[in-house]
Amino acid sequence: MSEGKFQIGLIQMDSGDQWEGNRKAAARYISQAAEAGASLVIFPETVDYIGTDFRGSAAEVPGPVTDFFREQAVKYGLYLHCGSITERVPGSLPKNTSLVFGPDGTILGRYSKLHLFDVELEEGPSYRESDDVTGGEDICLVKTPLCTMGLSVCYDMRFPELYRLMAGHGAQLLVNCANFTANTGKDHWEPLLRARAIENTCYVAAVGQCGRKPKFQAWGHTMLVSPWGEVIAALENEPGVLTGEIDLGKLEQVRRQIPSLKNVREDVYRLESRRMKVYPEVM
Ligand SMILES: NC(=O)CCC(=O)C(=O)O
Repeated sequence: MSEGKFQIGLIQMDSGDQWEGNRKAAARYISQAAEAGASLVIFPETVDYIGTDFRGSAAEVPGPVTDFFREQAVKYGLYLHCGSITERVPGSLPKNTSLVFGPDGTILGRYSKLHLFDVELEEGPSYRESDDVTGGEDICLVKTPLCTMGLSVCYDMRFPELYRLMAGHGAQLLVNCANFTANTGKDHWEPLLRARAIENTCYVAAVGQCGRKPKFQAWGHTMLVSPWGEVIAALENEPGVLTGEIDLGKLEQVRRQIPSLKNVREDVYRLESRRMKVYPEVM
């Protein structure tokens, strides 16, 4: 890895309702990503289970599922974002939670999806994620020696203020782990990702589920977007590994040309985060 540059591995999954099958696929793809030189690997939303009983399948976090990802991070000596897992919360609905592990297996950051997917499409099904899951409470930035990551999950992508706040607090790589629907994804996925990259002068790594899910067809199209808004690499709708380079020198070059993060008119308007966790947390 040369200064400010590293390889990222984005793992598109077709997760089903059996953890054992999902675990085996994940292990295979991590090994491929490591083989391709990835220093950071990212999985999609609800990587461990997609079925009809999210509440019943909710897992302890940390617990056996996250232990698997921790062990893989250590085995290959890389940074690993586990996508998201339906986290059991005693006495409440589960949360849709992401963990980031360091190469020594420590948990570097933790985020629970803020915006739940409660929508009704005129020409498609309606979704009520809030029947199964409760929303998180904090914005999450994770500082690593590779880069500073801003975490988000799927529908969060439609809330630009979240990303602007993360970029304003130092994010260089905006991560979105997703299980986007094909109905919306065909028109919205790429424009949203490119917009978040351009308006925040950040890399965007968006990692999707693909294939047929119980309620909808997933959109896939895992994508890495540059701070200029170019699609560096993308997958279609098959499971697999997408690799690409993150170059923080290029990010600085874009920010020198278009300093939109600095040109904000705070005398006229201001975005405020009520709850932001920056990891590592100061003890
Ligand atoms: N899992 C989700 O949050 C789906 C979001 C989605 O498909 C969208 O259109 O937004």
